[in-house]
Amino acid sequence: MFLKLKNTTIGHQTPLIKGVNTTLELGDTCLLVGNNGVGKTTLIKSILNQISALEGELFLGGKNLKTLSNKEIAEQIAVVFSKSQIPANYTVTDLISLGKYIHYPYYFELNDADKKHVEVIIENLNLMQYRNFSLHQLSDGNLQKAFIGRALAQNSPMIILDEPTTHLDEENKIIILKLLRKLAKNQNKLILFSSHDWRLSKEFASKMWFIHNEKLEAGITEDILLKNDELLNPQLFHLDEEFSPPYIDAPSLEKEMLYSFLQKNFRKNLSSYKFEWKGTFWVISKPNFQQNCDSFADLSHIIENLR
Ligand SMILES: Nc1ncnc2c1ncn2[C@@H]1O[C@H](COP(=O)(O)OP(=O)(O)OP(=O)(O)O)[C@@H](O)[C@H]1O
Repeated sequence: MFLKLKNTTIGHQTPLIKGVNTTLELGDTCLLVGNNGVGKTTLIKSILNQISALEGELFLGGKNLKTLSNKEIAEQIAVVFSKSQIPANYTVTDLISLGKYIHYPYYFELNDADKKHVEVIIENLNLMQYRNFSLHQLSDGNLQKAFIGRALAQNSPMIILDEPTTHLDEENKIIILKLLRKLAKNQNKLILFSSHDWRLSKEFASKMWFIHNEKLEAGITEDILLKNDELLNPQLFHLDEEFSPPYIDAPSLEKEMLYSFLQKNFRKNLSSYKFEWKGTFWVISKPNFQQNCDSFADLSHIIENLR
């Protein structure tokens, strides 16, 4: 295994994630999820040895993290933080070339092989037409790609990305997620990335780390999803105190849609009613009352008149 956490407790002064025992291999794409403040960034910083684990150990490439220098860790892991500073007056090529400098002193001139590798990365990321653009002239999606390009230039076996899809539209999110998956599959890199867009991201990640209740649950994405209702099922948000929902008997998608439709449009107490989805139509009932309807427009008329 490439990355191993052994009885590791992560946190600042007090623990955030306790007793983690898990591993990741080269070629894995692992999605890190959890609510705000559960410790995703703290975990990433601990894997980079920027923060010491409160208990237990971390191993990278078989070596205890504590025995590795910053340079040795940088050779193993490249990192893309979402709030990366944009270096003043840098072009796309400059930024990506920066990834090469973890191997050399800053005054060093890149050799031909390095320059060629930077060019290949620019081509693979489809950034050819932007290679001489200043970073400030780029769209958010292309800027994110350029930062990923810098990490690729580092040529490390593992890449960690903290929220790589924030601020991106759906199309660019998919481009970035496809790229991460491709890097794992074609170049055998280990990709660990955090995301709040986990509904989309899960389509690209073979493994999942889910942090909740101060624990890290690790496994194959689908196993973690099936074990945790809160990840799989649409959420029913109770946003209006004057709305009391009916009993709803329907698959989760229809249930979520009906719940949000009723709450948005009717400030009513519907708790004595039952709404049942029959595949193509709803049955609304309560003792001595039953009505069928096959569209939300239809439902609207009926509910207006319910008491
Ligand atoms: N340097 C620090 N010293 C002490 N506490 C910190 C420090 N940095 C972060 N924290 C706290 O640690 C907790 C976890 O923060 P962290 O940024 O790791 O969460 P996260 O899961 O990445 O959250 P988000 O999804 O909002 O990015 C938070 O309560 C935060 O305030």
